[in-house]
Amino acid sequence: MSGPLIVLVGPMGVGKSTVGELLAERLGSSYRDTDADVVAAAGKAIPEIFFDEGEERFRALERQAVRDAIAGHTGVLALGGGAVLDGETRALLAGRPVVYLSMDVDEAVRRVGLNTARPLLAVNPRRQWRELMDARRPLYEEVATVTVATDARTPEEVAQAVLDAMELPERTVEAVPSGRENTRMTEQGTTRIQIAGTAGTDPYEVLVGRQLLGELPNLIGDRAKRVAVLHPEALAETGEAVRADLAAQGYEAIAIQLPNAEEAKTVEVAAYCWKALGQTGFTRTDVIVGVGGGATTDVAGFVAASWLRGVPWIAVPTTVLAMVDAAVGGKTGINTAEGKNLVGAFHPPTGVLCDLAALDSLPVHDYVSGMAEIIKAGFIADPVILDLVEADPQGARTPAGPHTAELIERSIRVKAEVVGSDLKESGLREILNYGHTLAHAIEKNERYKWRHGAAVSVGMVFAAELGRLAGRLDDATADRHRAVLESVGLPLTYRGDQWPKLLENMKVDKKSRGDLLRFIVLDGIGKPTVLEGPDPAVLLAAYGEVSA
Ligand SMILES: NC(=O)c1ccc[n+]([C@@H]2O[C@H](COP(=O)([O-])OP(=O)(O)OC[C@H]3O[C@@H](n4cnc5c(N)ncnc54)[C@H](O)[C@@H]3O)[C@@H](O)[C@H]2O)c1
Ligand SMILES: O=C(O)C(=O)C[C@@H](O)[C@H](O)[C@H](O)COP(=O)(O)O
Repeated sequence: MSGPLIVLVGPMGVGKSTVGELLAERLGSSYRDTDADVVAAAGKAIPEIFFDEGEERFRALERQAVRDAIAGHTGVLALGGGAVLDGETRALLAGRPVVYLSMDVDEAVRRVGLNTARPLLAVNPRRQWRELMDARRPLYEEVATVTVATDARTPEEVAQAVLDAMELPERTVEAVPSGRENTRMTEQGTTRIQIAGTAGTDPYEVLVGRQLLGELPNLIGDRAKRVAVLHPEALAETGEAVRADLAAQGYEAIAIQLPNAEEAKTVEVAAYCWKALGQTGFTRTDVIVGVGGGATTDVAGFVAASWLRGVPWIAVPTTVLAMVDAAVGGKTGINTAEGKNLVGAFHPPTGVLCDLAALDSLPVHDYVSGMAEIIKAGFIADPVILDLVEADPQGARTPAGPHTAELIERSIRVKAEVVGSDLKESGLREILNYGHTLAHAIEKNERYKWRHGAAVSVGMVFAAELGRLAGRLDDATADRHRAVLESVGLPLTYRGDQWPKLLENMKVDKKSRGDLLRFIVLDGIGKPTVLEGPDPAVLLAAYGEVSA
């Protein structure tokens, strides 16, 4: 019987996609995910399908996706966590090599966090996890030919256990040839993270690996005649190399050099770019490539969003911060005299290439700045990130650290889940702003000479204190903020005499509504929530805790 080599079932967060991709790699086959098929068929993210059309409709789409994949896919197939709830879907799995990846409730809470981005776990997650597991375990066992426990195992160990249980031989896979002489790319070791299309935008992928620039022409495509490579002064050589490479591929390629860091995020710099595009005759099928840190990708995306009311763009982030945050999710923008990121647009890229080799030249303070956003992802959604940083804080300060790729990938996955269901920040996306209300006020106060991550670090300690004083966050978690941020060398305090100015600056924060200040605080790790209009005395007291 032809069909998938292996079908993976199990609860959300058990690691079906990570393990599935590893298995596909080891078996020399391809990986497919019915959730991605459903998203592609419906043209919207799964939480949106649930919200707009209900679970029944979602299950029908999923059933069809499983039917199609079983008929046409010969590699590794992963099903959504709830697929087995549907009797017809279970029947489709009869006689197939189905592996149930299991985990216990504590492991589920630890891995998924109490993550509000998961559509089924929005309220009282621990209890819901238990109920959900109890209800689904017999169904997983009904369809499975083998069960592989994932608790306390790495994805590699789980993949090996699956291969052993299924008695499937591993095959060595050659790197996929790029077909282009001056580019090299390797599929092995590259992680592809899907960002769902939402609000009428297309889905796209974030690739994390090495030697990824060979992917650029594929992403740019044949319709583009011209390409503009925007890069900061610090990456003049890289920018020129990318431009020359694209010119050698037949594109009319120009490089536009931007100032380093925050100095690039001005209307004057944007106008300079518009002028260059105009003089090059840039049309709607042409493509912008932003190569650099978050400041560069913010400007590149904004220029792409505003030129001809929107042209495609690709992000090639070269800092940790840009890889895990700025380049993903389509928030683009510039600063004005009144504040940070006050002008911009939601304009997702068509692809993001995170080449880890770029991090080798990053100064340590810029590397550490990016750790603030990684730690943010840990507090709002993925506690494993915090465990990894705490296990080796020195390693977390350098690209050579043992967990670099995992920390980056985990953080991107957090962002992917959020922006894949709420691109335009109508609700859930606000959680990514944890620590940013005060951070942006500090950055403006410092005329953008403070690094973004440093300001976010102080902002998160402030938000933790605010949560604690508002009676929402326990002492241990609030204290953990200080410990983990300090352990990697991030600051915890800011000038005590600046509160009136900071308060003024915070009024134009994008989460404010009228005169109401709104902050993201935590009810616990992985439990972000909104605190509206806190008492000014509580705000001041929280600031007292971060005042130097
Ligand atoms: N759009 C979003 O969702 C989002 C998210 C987070 C942060 N941001 C924005 O990102 C910006 C911060 O980004 P950042 O921390 O990447 O800083 P950055 O872009 O200012 O880069 C820091 C410095 O490193 C240089 N640089 C970049 N890559 C390098 C490399 N590989 N080697 C050597 N030098 C390199 C830059 O030229 C710059 O001088 C802020 O403006 C922040 O507001 C945006
Ligand atoms: O992607 C988001 O949404 C974020 O809030 C991510 C933040 O880390 C980032 O700094 C973002 O640029 C802040 O956005 P803003 O809307 O507060 O300017």
